[in-house]
Amino acid sequence: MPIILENVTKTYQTGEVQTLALKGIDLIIEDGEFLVILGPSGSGKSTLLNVISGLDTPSSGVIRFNDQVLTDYKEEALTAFRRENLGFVFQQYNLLQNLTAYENVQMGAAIGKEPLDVEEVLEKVGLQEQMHKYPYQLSGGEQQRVSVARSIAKNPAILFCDEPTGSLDEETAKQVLAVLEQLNRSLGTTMVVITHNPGIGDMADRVIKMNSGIIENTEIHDSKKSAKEIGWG
Ligand SMILES: Nc1ncnc2c1ncn2[C@@H]1O[C@H](COP(=O)(O)OP(=O)(O)OP(=O)(O)O)[C@@H](O)[C@H]1O
Repeated sequence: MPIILENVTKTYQTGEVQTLALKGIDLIIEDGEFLVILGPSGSGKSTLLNVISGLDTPSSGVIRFNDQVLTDYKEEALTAFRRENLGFVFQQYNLLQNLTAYENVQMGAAIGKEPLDVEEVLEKVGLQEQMHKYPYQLSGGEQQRVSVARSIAKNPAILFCDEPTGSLDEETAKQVLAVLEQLNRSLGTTMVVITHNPGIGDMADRVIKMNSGIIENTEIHDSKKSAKEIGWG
């Protein structure tokens, strides 16, 4: 189910100041693609992710998912669409502290129409041994893998990741990236990953570079590197 953006703009108005965060984006995100979005701070990456995923509405332009025109949806329909089809992973893990890893993932599975088996998902992210631990008993990388497992458990068509390894050291980050890589391959989940780290781009089918609200450059990879093989920083 491709996502199609046609001439999407986003302008923020803060008092007298107008910021053109997106200046007419045309983009098709293909089904099953591993897409990495790079670009300097303030270039519009998070804004792009927010409007693609319906967390925010664009100022103009059209966003379609199959034959559904998301930009025509009211808030409630958009929320339902997001719940059913999209998963999110952020730099902060946002786990519920009083629930175990298993229970956190169960919460994710509960909102899916065709959820995955909770134990299988925990196995896929390499946490079968840790599933009855609480977040405070897990390392940062393990917590982020729980967060990925929770988002993937509802079996979303697309997983949006905004700086998913921003708080992790290289080795731990690569473990989390290996999980994204493996889920993309085994489940066919479309991955959209925002990062400052150009090394992560080598894992992608396609890298788009944002600058000042436009897509400055697109790189298509015929062969990808595995998380283990990529350079760092
Ligand atoms: N809610 C907002 N109100 C006003 N301006 C905003 C808002 N959110 C973002 N902006 C502005 O829009 C531009 C794009 O911001 P955005 O957060 O999309 O960039 P980014 O590439 O994700 O940056 P970073 O890598 O630092 O997260 C910036 O100039 C920013 O100041």
